[in-house]
Amino acid sequence: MTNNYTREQQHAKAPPVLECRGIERRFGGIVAVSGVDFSIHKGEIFGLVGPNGSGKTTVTNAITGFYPPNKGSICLDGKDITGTAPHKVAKLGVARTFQNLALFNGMSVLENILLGRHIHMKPGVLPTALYWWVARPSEIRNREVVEEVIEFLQLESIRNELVDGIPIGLKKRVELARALVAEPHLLILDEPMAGMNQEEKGYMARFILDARAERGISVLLIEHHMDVITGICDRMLALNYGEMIASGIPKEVVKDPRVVEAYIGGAHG
Ligand SMILES: Nc1ncnc2c1ncn2[C@@H]1O[C@H](COP(=O)(O)OP(=O)(O)OP(=O)(O)O)[C@@H](O)[C@H]1O
Repeated sequence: MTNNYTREQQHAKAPPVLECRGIERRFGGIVAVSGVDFSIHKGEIFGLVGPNGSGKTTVTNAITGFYPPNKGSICLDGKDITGTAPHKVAKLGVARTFQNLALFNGMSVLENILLGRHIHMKPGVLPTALYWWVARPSEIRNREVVEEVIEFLQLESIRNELVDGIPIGLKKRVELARALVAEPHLLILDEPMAGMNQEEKGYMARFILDARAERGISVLLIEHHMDVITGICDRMLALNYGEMIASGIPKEVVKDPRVVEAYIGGAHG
C-alpha cells in the first residue's frame, strides 16, 4: 500500500497546478486571511482546515476571483490569475462546490447538473444559425459528459427528481456532479461532507478519490472531519484567525499542538 510519505513525494514531483503566495484579504478593518502560502501539485488532494471564521472560504474566494486578495499572488498552471473574474477562472478549469448548498430548487437533478456545462456552451446567433455544424455537436458533447458523470456518481435513479426533496447526502453529490461536468482540472470542495452520516461520508470520499484517479483532477478540500482529511488528503494546511498554523502530512499536522488547541480550545465545536 502507498503510504502518505510516498504519495507526498510522488505529487511533489508533479508541476504545481495552483500556487498561492502571501495571500491577504481584508474586509474593512477585519483581516480575514494574511500571509497564506501553499501550492497544490497535479493529482494532489490538499486539505484546508481551521475553526469557524479562520479564513478557509476567504482563501477559496480569493482563488476563484469572488473576493480578489488585497496582497499576494495566485498562479494557476504557472499563469498569474490574481484578481481574474470568477467566470474566467471557471473557464481556466477551476470548479467549486459551496459550503451552503447552491442548488436550484424547483429544478430536477439533471437540470441542475446540466447548468455545470454552461462554460462549454456556445450561445449566440451564429451557432444557432449554424446549428448542425456548431451548436449540435456541442449539445451532443454536453449530454455525453453529463450522462457519464451521472453514471460515475450513481445518480441515475434520481435524475428526474426535484432537488428540493432529496436527502442532503445526495444534494451534495449533485453539487459535485455539477462541478465535474465542467471538466475541471482543479476542484475546490467547500465542506462536501457537512451534514452527512458515516456511510454518506464514505461514498463521498470514494468519489473524490476516484475523480482524482480517473480524471487526474487536483482537489482543494475544505473539511472539518479530520478522519476524512487524514484518510484521503496527501498534504494539508491548517489556519487559525486567518494565519497558517501548520502544514504538511495530515497525520502529523492533526497532532500539532497548535492545531489541537485551535480545534479543542477554539471556536469550532
Ligand atoms: N464578505 C465578508 N464581509 C465581511 N467579513 C467577511 C466576509 N467574508 C468573510 N469575512 C470575515 O472573514 C473571516 C474569515 O471568514 P471565512 O468565512 O473565510 O472563514 P471560514 O474559515 O470559511 O469559516 P467557516 O468554517 O465558518 O465557513 C471571518 O471573520 C468573517 O467574518
